Amino acid sequence: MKILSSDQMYAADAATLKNQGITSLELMERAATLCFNWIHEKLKGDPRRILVFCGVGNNGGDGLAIARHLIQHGYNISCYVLNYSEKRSGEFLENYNRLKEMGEWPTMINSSEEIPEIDSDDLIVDAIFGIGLKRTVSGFTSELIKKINAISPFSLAIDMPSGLYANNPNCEGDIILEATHTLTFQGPKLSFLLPNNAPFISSWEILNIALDEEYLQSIKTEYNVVTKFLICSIYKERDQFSHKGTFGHTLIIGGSYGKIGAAVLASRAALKAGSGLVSAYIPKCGYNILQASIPEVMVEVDSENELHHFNFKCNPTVIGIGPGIGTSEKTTKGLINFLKDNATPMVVDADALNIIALNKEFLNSLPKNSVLTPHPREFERLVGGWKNDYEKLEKLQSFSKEYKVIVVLKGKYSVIANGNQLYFNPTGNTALATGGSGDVLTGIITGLIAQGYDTFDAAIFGVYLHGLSAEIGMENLTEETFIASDILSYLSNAFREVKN
Ligand SMILES: NC(=O)C1=CN([C@@H]2O[C@H](COP(=O)(O)OP(=O)(O)OC[C@H]3O[C@@H](n4cnc5c(N)ncnc54)[C@H](OP(=O)(O)O)[C@@H]3O)[C@@H](O)[C@H]2O)[C@@H](O)CC1
Ligand SMILES: [K+]
Repeated sequence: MKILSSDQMYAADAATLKNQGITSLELMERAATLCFNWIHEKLKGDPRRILVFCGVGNNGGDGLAIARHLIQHGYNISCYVLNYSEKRSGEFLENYNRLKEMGEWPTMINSSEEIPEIDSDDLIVDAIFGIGLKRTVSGFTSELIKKINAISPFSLAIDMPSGLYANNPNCEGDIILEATHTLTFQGPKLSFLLPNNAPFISSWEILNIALDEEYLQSIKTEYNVVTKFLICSIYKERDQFSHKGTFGHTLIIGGSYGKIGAAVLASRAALKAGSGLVSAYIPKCGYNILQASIPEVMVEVDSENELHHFNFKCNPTVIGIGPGIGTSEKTTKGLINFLKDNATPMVVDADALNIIALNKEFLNSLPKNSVLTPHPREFERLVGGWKNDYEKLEKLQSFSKEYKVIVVLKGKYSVIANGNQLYFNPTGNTALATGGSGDVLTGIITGLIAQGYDTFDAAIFGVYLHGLSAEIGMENLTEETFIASDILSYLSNAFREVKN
């Protein structure tokens, strides 16, 4: 699913009016009705107080239309207009008049003194600003938002939490509604997916206002959200005449004394993701552990108790490298020598990334289309810092482009970038914030590449499956008790969900 900027949303709205032969007011009514239905389905006539706060643009117009539906269904509502500007949009005025005709005059707020009492049991509908926000919110409007944040009632933001920009960085200290939930039209805005905005957008869902599909298809954007539809198009049915040789040979290079488990997890993950064969190249001290833990994996050992020689004999399709290798001097030297000669595509994780970050000249030695899977701290070591999340995304794209690699930047919404397109993954939960979860991801992506998935597809698919396994795991476990090997216990369920 494409992530549209506010300008692209306006253009899609305009194309929809033209192609569907409807008015802007009708489109607003469509949007507002969906919001009302959502509220009505949850509240089922609940007599609690609902305070609808409206701006004077089209977001405010939505708010007035929602208020009208709520009144018509007997809800206990008070509707307010934040009179921050003389200007009013046409659709705002139309909806204002409709309320007036019903004898329900919204209350104007012209100063901080006119802000009403708010109770923590109230339901707040925030229709102050949507995608039309252009500057920092100030004056009594910011006072109202501060008050709502302080009292913390359930606040339902319409399209956007007021004060948040759709696709531009906010300034430090900007007053933004900390919305409990956001109903957003057509698709998520870029700002929803960025970690710095987490306090304002803890949960959101899309209301499909049926914008013109053909026009949406034609829009070009580099930002996307991974959908099940995309994943189903990536998934490859297995040919029934295939054999283990058809599904490639993964080599996992990992482990050090005390961290052989990382190599175990990554190797098992590559197998469970469907790699035909899996070998592990590990330090000598890990031999018995690995052999005993996973009989299906072939093991080659370095003659030392830390990885140094990288002189494995097998001929893998793809290498997953880094889990648990440590950053000792010997391993650093060995890895760098290995990088100079290696032409096999790789998935590079953990300490392999940290070693490369200290020896950046070897970034150019990575085989084209290798996958790097840093968490934000590891990525920072590779590219230096960033001013804000938007600059981080730019750095992600330019880094991917410069070194011709795919980067999976891990987080709540892991981002998969290839320098051209960038995908946010929606699956997963905090159960994945556990030791070894990254090793499993490395193994899954490597195993998918081994069996013939395109590398960018494998990175997207791997991240999706990894997150989905954790979600499915919550049917039996909790986010606390779930551990990295549980990801593999639920991987079959995740595959099954994609296949169905
Ligand atoms: N058919 C459609 O188009 C549909 C649209 N839809 C809805 O429309 C929303 C977009 O509406 P919108 O474009 O009117 O923008 P909106 O967010 O209401 O704000 C604009 C007003 O705010 C003002 N303003 C801005 N910043 C300010 C500040 N800091 N402090 C003070 N004022 C500030 C700005 O004034 P100006 O900058 O021009 O002076 C203007 O008056 C969208 O999010 C969705 O909810 C849906 O119904 C689906 C159909
Ligand atoms: K809003």
